Amino acid sequence: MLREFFAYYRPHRTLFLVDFGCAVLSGLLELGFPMAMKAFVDLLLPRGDWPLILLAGVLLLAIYGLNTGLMAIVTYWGHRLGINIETEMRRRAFDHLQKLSFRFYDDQKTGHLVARVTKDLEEIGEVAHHGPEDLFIAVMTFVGAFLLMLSVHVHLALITALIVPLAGFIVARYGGRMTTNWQAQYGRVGAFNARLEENIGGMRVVQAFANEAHERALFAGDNQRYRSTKLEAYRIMAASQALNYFGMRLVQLAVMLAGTWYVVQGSLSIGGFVGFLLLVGVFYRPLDKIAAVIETYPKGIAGFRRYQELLATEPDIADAPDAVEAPPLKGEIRFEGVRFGYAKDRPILSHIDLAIRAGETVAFVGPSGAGKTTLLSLLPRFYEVDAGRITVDGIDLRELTLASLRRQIGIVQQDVFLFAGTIRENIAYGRLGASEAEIVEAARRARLDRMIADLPAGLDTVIGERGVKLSGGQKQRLAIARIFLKNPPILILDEATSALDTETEKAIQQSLTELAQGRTTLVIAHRLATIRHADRIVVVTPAGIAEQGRHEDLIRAGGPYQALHEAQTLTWQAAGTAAE
Ligand SMILES: Nc1ncnc2c1ncn2[C@@H]1O[C@H](COP(=O)(O)OP(=O)(O)OP(=O)(O)O)[C@@H](O)[C@H]1O
Repeated sequence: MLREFFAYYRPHRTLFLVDFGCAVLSGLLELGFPMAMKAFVDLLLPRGDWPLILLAGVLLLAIYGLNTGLMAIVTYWGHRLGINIETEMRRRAFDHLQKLSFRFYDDQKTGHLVARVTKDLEEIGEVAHHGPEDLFIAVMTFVGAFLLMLSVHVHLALITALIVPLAGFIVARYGGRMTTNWQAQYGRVGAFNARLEENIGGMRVVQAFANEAHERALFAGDNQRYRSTKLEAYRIMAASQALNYFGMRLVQLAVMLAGTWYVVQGSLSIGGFVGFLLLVGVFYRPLDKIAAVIETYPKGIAGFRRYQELLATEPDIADAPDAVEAPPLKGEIRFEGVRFGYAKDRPILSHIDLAIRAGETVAFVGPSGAGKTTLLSLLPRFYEVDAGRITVDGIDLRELTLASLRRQIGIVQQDVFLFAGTIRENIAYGRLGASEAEIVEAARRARLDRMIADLPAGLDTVIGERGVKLSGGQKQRLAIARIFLKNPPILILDEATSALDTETEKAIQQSLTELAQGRTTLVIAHRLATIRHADRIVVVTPAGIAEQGRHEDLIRAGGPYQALHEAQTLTWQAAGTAAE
């Protein structure tokens, strides 16, 4: 893990060297001060030579000045190094999320993923900055101060060193427990992020069902679990800090008494004793950092582990190494012996054979849950077939790059997702960089122009999160405008007009018919009336494709389509009677 962590330093080598060099130099100066004090008390003080004392003062001032500069450089450049590494990790995590397939997202909660990119990486910059530097300086200060202490008084130095095994014990006992605790804490944050996300996103449902108390109880549970995990962390911190503090003071006391004894005995000068006490301070400084070792580092390490877990999730759908850019497609599609299931042992679709001509409009009908949406989601490779293959213009989908394939397929989903921005931005999402005229034209073709004209801000109207400020029909029209702009040779319309009133539906149907001209169009429809004029109707049932043909032929055949048609006509008639 360490090697992988240090790989992130590579692009910032200069920054690291500047920061590290300054930190080491500053550490060395810190080591020098006690010795200067010893010389001051032992040599200058008895002589009372004021010009020399003042000169020493000026020299010390210069060194303090230098050290101040070094510390400022370490604080800024070191943190810069840290934040650079943190930013890079966050970028990679986000990039990786873009590559993961629907199957991955099906099993994830948004809040957990958000935490991985935000909270989990929060401490990594601090660790990246302080980690190696602190470790090196701690060792350097420890060894340096100890050698200097030995040079002043061997026995006293050995008494001071008693603290080392205690510090080792604290790190060994509490460091690992803290890392585990931090991993748990990050998990807890993810859990309540996920809860919060769902609650806020589903607030309309929560309030409509008056289930606020239930939601409060669920959130309180997550909140409490987070609290308990944090309390466990504080218990570890309290124990380790108390032990560390008491151990240090105990040894300090021993040094005070023994030092006084040696001074009285005459084996240690007063200046030597003063210098030694200051050296003990320097020697202890890395031990003071034990608090950081116990708190910050495990935090960073836990976050880094979770980050690595995310990066280690292989995208199950990716470009083949020899994948090529799709040429401009005509849109001839073939499903050949296709089998697919979300769970490997439970196929949703099997033995699917279907040939669709370029430019054909094919409607997919069938009972709910039969797999219509699933079948069409295999075409943009949102999911990968388990057996068989799908071709466009005779090319296996897996031979094409995902992006070039998906650029040539337009999808209007049942559940339209819009971004919290303006109408213009949402339409332009269909083809980034489209001109104003193209956006206006797309809006016109989706019959959005009149609505836009009525809005004070026009195309720049902000539509709220997920387009909450728009009606269902307007959202659908916006989604359609986006596809007009994208202008792909293949269209997938999943119940595209279900949210519209009859008038608007007619208008949109016209737009869609216009859009379908010269394109291969695959429509999933529940209302059979909307697909009556499709070139072909394919009836999907759990057993596979039951039949296919034109509306009249299928009615005449008296098969499942005819039954479906009859059932729906009866339902409509019943609804009509009820309305009257
Ligand atoms: N992401 C998913 N993960 C696991 N199972 C899924 C997923 N999406 C759909 N299913 C299951 O696959 C089956 C087919 O669903 P699909 O949405 O393709 O049917 P459909 O014919 O389009 O239904 P409807 O007409 O109701 O939209 C259903 O049993 C459904 O529960």
